[in-house]
Amino acid sequence: MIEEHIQQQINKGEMLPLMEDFYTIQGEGFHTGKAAYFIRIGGCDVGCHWCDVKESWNADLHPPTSTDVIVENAIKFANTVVITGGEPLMWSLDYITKKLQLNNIKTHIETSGAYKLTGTWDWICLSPKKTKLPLEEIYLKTNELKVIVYNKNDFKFAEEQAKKVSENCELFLQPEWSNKEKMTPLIVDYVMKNPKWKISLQTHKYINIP
Ligand SMILES: C[S@@+](CC[C@H](N)C(=O)[O-])C[C@H]1O[C@@H](n2cnc3c(N)ncnc32)[C@H](O)[C@@H]1O
Ligand SMILES: Nc1nc2[nH]cc(C(=O)O)c2c(=O)[nH]1
Ligand code: SF4
Ligand SMILES: [Mg+2]
Repeated sequence: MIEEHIQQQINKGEMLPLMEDFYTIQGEGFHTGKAAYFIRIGGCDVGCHWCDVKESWNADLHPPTSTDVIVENAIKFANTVVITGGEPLMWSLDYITKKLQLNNIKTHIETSGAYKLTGTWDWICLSPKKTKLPLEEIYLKTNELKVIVYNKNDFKFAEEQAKKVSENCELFLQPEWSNKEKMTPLIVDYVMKNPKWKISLQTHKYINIP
């Protein structure tokens, strides 16, 4: 059982169950190639069977950590911070994003959108999941829609999701890593026929960086 005073700080976003934080290069999507500090917060119940960070799912395994300390570390490295998880929107992100922006850091999020949107964001990457769809409120605030393609049905899902975002939202199809040999050629073909989409590769995995 988490002590009452710690739970209160978690509720305010002054503590977060940190899994890991690291300085690397954004490997995916619109900002691919940009140096960024990643903050990975534990906890997710969306249940993607191909998730590449299943170790993040159980929040109890990731110790509540002072948000001030997380921010102090982050600002030493980069002018862009990516908050990811786990599902980061399971936690209150107003406090951490405000603090980062006061330090002139750009705030980016990677999210499934399945929980209420908190935080003030310079960039929202929405990666919707069929098992727990995004809440309606996030679609029009999304800067980048990144749909994971595991099988052919995901192209149809991608088009349905694209109808919900704004006109200037960037659209990406990203092959699921374990099935990429099969799906990447189909994505290439799809993007050439439907050029409003771009392909996103998990480039960090090809160059063996975190
Ligand atoms: C691990 S998730 C964490 C953030 C949030 N829970 C989400 O799903 O957007 C970060 C990104 O990795 C993607 N992802 C996870 N596992 C993947 C895999 N096996 N292949 C390709 N992309 C994957 C997710 O769809 C998401 O865009
Ligand atoms: N380099 C790198 N880029 C990423 N973009 C999104 C990631 C994530 O797991 O959210 C990720 C990640 O884990 N590493
Ligand atoms: S929503 Fe994100 S963290 Fe959660 S299971 Fe799916 S890919 Fe993994
Ligand atoms: Mg990742």
